[in-house]
Amino acid sequence: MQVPLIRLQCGANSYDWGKKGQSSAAAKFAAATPADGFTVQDEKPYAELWMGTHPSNPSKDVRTQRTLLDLVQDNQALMGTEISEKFGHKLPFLFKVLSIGKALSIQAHPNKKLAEQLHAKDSKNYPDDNHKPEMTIAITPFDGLCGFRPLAEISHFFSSVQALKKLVGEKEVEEFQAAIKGKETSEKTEDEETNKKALQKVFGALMNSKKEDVEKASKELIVEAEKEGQDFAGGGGPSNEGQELADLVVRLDKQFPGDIGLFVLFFLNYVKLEVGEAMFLKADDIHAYLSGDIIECMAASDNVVRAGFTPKFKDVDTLISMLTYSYAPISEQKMDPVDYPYVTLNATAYSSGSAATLYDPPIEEFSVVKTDLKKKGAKATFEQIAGPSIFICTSGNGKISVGPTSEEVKPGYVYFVGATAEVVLESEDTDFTTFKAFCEL
Ligand SMILES: NNC(=O)[C@@H](O)[C@H](O)[C@H](O)COP(=O)(O)O
Ligand SMILES: [Zn+2]
Repeated sequence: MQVPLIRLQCGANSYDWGKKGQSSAAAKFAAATPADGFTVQDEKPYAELWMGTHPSNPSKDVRTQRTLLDLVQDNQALMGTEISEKFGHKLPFLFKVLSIGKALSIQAHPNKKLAEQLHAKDSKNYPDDNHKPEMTIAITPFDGLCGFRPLAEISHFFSSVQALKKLVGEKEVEEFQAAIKGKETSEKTEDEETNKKALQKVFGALMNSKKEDVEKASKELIVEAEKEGQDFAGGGGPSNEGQELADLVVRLDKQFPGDIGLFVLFFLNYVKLEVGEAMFLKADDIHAYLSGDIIECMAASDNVVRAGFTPKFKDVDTLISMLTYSYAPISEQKMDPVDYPYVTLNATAYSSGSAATLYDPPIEEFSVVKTDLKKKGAKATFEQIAGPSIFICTSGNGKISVGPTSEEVKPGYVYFVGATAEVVLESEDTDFTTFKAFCEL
């Protein structure tokens, strides 16, 4: 039986923080596939291209206009019966392109148990009952806030950023610094527990500041940042990023004047990803993406608990109570991609040093392979897998073939490939880049 190769029509969400018009990769990629009435408007923000079966923005088969959700529910072989049954006859992952023009919300995504509770209590703001661990791969330079910093860095900022110390409260800061003193890097369980409790207490003190106090403190923070430059925040702590932090605070204040997020920034790792670099966020990890175009893959959910940098619904108490309060340098969140072994590259490909790179997070719902073919005629043949795949091309022209069926591929083209298909990608260009999200148990 011929495994189908299905061209998908995918929708773009216009959240406030998206890049505008044609500058948005999400908009350009959505417009690459005909969709009745979709045209890119210059002044409109386009934040996310969604590829998958999530009901909030379901992808469709271009030819039949049926949703991918319908197709995989009608034919369990498309996902492979085992995966189809395990994940309730819908794709286990949601695959996205994000084009970030300004900061996303200070957010975290609930674990499975909390997601079920939030969805049952408030299905409008929590649209499904699933967890949402997620992985980010930079397709342009990216920066973001991700995970709590090492405690000594947070303590350093309490001592060196006057506006922060004043807003949180001298007593709360001193209590925190006393609680962690001498234990900041202890690996003893009881010390880690004490540290996490102290971090939750002082973070809660910040998050429960009065709005008028935050607005007043943010004005003082900007004055401090602009006056001190490289010496700001005590020279920026161990990574000596004083000027960079000062610039970041000023940049974010322009996007969200007087926002609590300006102070959360000192609790979180400031991370930069170069093209091809990636990071993984477990459920309940606090983060806020700030700029760049990324490929994002996540368990199939749209549950976001927000607390700052957003006009959307905020749920501060839930965020404070759900976080893991694990703290670590960003190196522990960055991923180490490896060569993907289940692909054969033809001689042309080897001569051009192309590669298939696997980003494999520690969860079962998805992995992603990036394939870079840098020469006309370069070919990558993917062995069959017992699960579903979605391919998207982010640059260059080429072809995708499954059995006797061959289709053209251009930037923004998205294809669903059913289980047990061998897939051949062939470049017609000097830089044909695709990303494949897939699930196999
Ligand atoms: N970290 N990235 C994500 O979680 C994306 O998949 C989410 O869709 C966005 O974070 C949603 O952000 P807003 O709620 O609009 O601020
Ligand atoms: Zn997120």
